[in-house]
Amino acid sequence: IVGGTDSSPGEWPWQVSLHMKLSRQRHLCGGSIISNRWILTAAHCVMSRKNPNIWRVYAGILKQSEINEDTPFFKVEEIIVHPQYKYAQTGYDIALMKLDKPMNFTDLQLPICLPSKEDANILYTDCWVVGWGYRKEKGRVEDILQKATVPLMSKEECQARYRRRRIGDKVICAGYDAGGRDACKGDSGGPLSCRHEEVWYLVGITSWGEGCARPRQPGVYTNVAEYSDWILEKTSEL
Ligand SMILES: O=C1CSc2cc(C(=O)N[C@@H](Cc3ccccc3)C(=O)NCCc3cc(Cl)ccc3-n3cnnn3)ccc2N1
Repeated sequence: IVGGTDSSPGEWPWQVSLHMKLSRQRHLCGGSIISNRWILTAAHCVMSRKNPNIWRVYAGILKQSEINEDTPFFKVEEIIVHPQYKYAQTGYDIALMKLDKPMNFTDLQLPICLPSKEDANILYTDCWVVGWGYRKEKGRVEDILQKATVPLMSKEECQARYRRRRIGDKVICAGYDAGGRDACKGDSGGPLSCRHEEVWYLVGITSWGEGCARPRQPGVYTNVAEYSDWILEKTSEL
C-alpha cells in the first residue's frame, strides 16, 4: 500500500495473507474471508499455481513477523479460478479457495459481507484498500498490515485514464487524480472494503494498475457485485 498507515489488531478481520510454500515460503497475495470455508482472492494470484498443497492461508494476523513455523494456518482443499480469466488487465480476475476445514470465527478472523447484484450501483464513500504490499514501486513486502482510503471513480473517468484498456462494468476503479495512495505489489487479491450504513462490504478485489499511486493512474479492482451469482454457485455446489 502506498500512502497508507498501520492497521490495528482486528481492524480488518476478513483480511488473510496467502503464502506460497515451495522450498521457502513467502506472502504472495491478500485474500478475504467470505464464509467459514471460503476465501476470495484474485485469479492472477493462483493462475499457474493451482496445486492446493503449496498454499498456506494465515488468518487473524496483523504482522508478517507473527508468522513462523509454529503459526497455525489453513490448508487449501480446492482452488476455483473464473473460467473466463486470462490476464488481470482483461478482467474476470477472481478466484475462490476452499479451506480444508471450517474456520472458527474470532474477533480477529471474521467474514466480510458480499455486495448483492442490486448493490452494484450504491455510491460508496468510505472505501479502504488494505495489504502487506510495497509502499513504493521498488519496495518490499511490509510487516504491519497497511490501510489507505481511496475514493471510487466513475467508469467513464477510469476509461479516460486507461485509453488502451477496456474498462467495463465488471471492474471498479479507485484512486486520486493526484496519485499518492494506492495498492502496490503484494496487495493484489486483497479486499477493497467499503463501509455502508455501519456494515462492511467486499466491493473490490485488488487487481491491477499502471505503476503504484501514480497521478491519473487509478487502481483497478474486480467488481465483486458483478460476480455474486458465480460466487454463490461455486460456494454452494454440493
Ligand atoms: O516476498 C515477496 C517479494 S516479491 C512479491 C511480488 C508480488 C507481486 O508482484 N504481486 C503482484 C501480483 C502478482 C501476484 C502473484 C504473482 C505475480 C504477480 C501485485 O500485487 N500487483 C499489484 C497490482 C496493482 C493493483 C492495483 Cl489496484 C494498483 C497498482 C498495482 N500495481 C502496479 N504495479 N505494482 N502494483 C507479490 C508478493 C511478493 N512477495
